[in-house]
Amino acid sequence: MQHADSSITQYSAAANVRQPPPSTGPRFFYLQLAAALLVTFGLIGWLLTTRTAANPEGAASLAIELEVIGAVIASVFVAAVWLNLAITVIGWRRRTVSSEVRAGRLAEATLEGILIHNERAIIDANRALADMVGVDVSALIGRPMLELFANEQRAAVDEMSREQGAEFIEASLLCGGGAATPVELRSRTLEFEGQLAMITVIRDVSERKRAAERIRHLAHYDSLTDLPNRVLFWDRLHQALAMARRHNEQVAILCIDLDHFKEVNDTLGHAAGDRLLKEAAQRLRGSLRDSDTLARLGGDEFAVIMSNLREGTLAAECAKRIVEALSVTFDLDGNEAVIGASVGIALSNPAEEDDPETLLRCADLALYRAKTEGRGAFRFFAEEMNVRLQARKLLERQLRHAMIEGQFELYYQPQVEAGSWRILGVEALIRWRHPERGLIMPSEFVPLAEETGLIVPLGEWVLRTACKQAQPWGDLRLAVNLSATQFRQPGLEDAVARALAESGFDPQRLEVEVTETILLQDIEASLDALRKIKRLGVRIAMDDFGTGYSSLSYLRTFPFDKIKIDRSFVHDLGQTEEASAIVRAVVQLGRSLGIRTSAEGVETRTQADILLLDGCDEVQGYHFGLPMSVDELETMLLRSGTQPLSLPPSMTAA
Ligand SMILES: Nc1nc2c(ncn2[C@@H]2O[C@@H]3COP(=O)(O)O[C@H]4[C@@H](O)[C@H](n5cnc6c(=O)[nH]c(N)nc65)O[C@@H]4COP(=O)(O)O[C@H]3[C@H]2O)c(=O)[nH]1
Repeated sequence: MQHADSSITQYSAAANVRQPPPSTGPRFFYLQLAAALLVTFGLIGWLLTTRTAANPEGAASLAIELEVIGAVIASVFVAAVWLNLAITVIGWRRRTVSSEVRAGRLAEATLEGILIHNERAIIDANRALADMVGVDVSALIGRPMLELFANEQRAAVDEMSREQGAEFIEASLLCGGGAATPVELRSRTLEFEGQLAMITVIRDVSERKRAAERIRHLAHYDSLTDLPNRVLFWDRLHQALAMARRHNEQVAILCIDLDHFKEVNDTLGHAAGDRLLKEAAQRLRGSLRDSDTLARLGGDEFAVIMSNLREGTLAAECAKRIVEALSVTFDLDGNEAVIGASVGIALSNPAEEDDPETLLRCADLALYRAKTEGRGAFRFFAEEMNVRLQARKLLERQLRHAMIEGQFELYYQPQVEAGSWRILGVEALIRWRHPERGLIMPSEFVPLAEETGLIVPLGEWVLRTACKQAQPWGDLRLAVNLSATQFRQPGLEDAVARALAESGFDPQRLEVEVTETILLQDIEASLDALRKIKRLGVRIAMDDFGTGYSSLSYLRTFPFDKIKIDRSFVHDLGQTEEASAIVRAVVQLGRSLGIRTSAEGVETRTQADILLLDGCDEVQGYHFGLPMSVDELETMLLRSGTQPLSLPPSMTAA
């Protein structure tokens, strides 16, 4: 870009340097010096002439010579004073000139725009300002300076530039093509070419603003999906609820949780997990109205705020779209992942003062319900969920207390060999002897213990206690359940080894029962733990076989010692041909893989006979013995040992 030369280089105002008076220029001093010398020599000449006239014989007396010498010395002195003065002034002048040049150069070199104006008309500007505006300096001269700023800011700029000592103000500098640059400016008065003017310094703050905006964005948006984060979500929720109250409308919060996300993360890695989250965020966005807020609250947890709702059915329709969108297979760089989503919905009540925390908690409870009722679905919040939540919290407190108080007991159920009907072993089953509620079954507290992680210390207690109690029972085998949560903790194999060492229990007598859920999570870590436990000499049984989706495929991943056929198949034996076919198939599969099979939940003689006929190796169920206390079991063992049990008539569970 061409720039007309700025006269800013010609004045020293910007550097606050005073102009020297015109009568002190170097030429003037040289003239004065010459005049002084001329006067001196003239004076000497005149003296010599007059003295010669007064003494016509030409005899120079001593007095005359002294006068002449005095005059010469005086002249040299005057000349020296003049010379010194001249050198000082010239030096000062030189410095002054270089200050001007420097000030001019500084004005040109600075990145800040500089504007000199008088009566709001631009007198001069530097190149930086011209660059900012996108014109030549010459095009700025004479223009009203307020024209450079956005319309609505002109009054403020004007006021600032009139007020001596005003602070920096922010404004938008209008640039070519209608663009505006955010700037900061401040003015001062100065003397410019003999008159009073204003100098305004204009600083481009767009980079600073962009940095501030980036920081603000990072504080409010999730960096992976670029969706609003929890902070912004709360802000929007507060606003939405306030608006809804004013307009007598409803707000819906939808809490969304991706089903099986953890498995994808664990099996395909975190990069695949991240891609899935991004894709899920896009699908979610596509299922919503433009006015809805979609936020990522953390991990695989998303939430939606739907405002201006006149009816809750809109939220249900939206939740349905979300569930459908997320159930479509994800393609993660060639790996297919099927996840799905569960949604919990809570609606605000415009007649009441809903607080955001409660509303979100309600949506969370509804989500929890959706997940526990099978996932891939949505549920609206209902008050009874709150009641259940309170009950769960109470149970959790009591559970922790029970551990400290030692309120747990082990019951043992016989495991019987098919055909000989001898007791081969026992399965340890935990019970909670509650001081007020009596004996509580594991289905009431084991899932909660798993969720809260309490199952880890509880599971260790079971292992230690069972090994100790079963130690004196001859060569009876002992089966102990291990939960998937225990496999998530490192050092499970150490806990098993410790329990064996402490009690002196023969590892060959111990069998741990695991369900396929342990292989749904970090499969490698779980297999590693299983291998280490097996290396101790302990046997591994796959429990509840047939209830999962991939029981069969997991049989290939690890050399299980036993398959326990789930009681749901045993229950229908003799009633449906299908149940018999399944049991037969599993038994044959076990045979071909060299794995023993055991049937759970045998309640009738007929079931036992069919299982024997089908080749099942072991049976377990109420028909052969209910879970019993240590005393009951020891009494039974004392009475009849592991002799063939007299098969009691069919009985039902208590
Ligand atoms: N309907 C019917 N049921 C029968 C019959 N025979 C046995 N059962 C019940 O079936 C369950 C067998 O245990 P499981 O499948 O490992 O299922 C266990 C196991 O998954 C879990 N559990 C029990 N004790 C422990 C433990 O110490 N640690 C862990 N992690 N889980 C345990 O709790 C579940 C339930 O235990 P229990 O209530 O003791 O229920 C036991 C047992 O009482 C029958 O003929 N008919």
